[in-house]
Amino acid sequence: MGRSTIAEAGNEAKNGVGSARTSSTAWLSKTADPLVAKIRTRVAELVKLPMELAEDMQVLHYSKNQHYWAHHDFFDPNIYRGFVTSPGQNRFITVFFYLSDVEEGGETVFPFANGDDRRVTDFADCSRGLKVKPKAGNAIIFYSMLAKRQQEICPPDDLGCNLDVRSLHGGCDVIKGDKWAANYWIANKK
Ligand SMILES: O=C(O)CCC(=O)C(=O)O
Ligand SMILES: [Fe+2]
Repeated sequence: MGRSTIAEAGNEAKNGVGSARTSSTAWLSKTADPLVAKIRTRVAELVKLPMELAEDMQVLHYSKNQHYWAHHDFFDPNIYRGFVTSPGQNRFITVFFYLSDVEEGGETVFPFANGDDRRVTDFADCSRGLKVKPKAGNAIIFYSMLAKRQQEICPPDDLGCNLDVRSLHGGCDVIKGDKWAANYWIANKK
């Protein structure tokens, strides 16, 4: 596994290492193992989108004190221009698998869930919103973009208008034990 990366701002698609995300990553392509191919079929049925829109499966490991502070899975086209391949294209759905239980900490937090509309100023804050406790075998799915009807009212020159800023989420510090997880990031279009 290698250090997990985060997008760097700018016109070119570049990834970097930062203290906001301290886990390790391994990428599993669809030919990595017959099991991956099976999982891809199940995920395609779940999200009702072809897996050609998905990035490779990312396996994640967090040990004690490791985290991924609150972020969006979409790329704000005004900041991460190089990561957006066509107008209106972005990461749409995240399917997140918990591969282990975690003794303490390691929850996935959604600060704006449960109707909490207060501004988020501290991206390391894991005390508000909805917290999902890791449980081996469970999966969650969440959307980073708005529903189609809301997207259609976006002016063509506003490339960020179809994004759901309330999809903000993070992986809280692991306090005790290890966290193993995996994800698929699936785009709305090519
Ligand atoms: O580790 C977590 O609980 C969240 C990870 C995450 O934000 C992601 O995979 O996009
Ligand atoms: Fe994320």
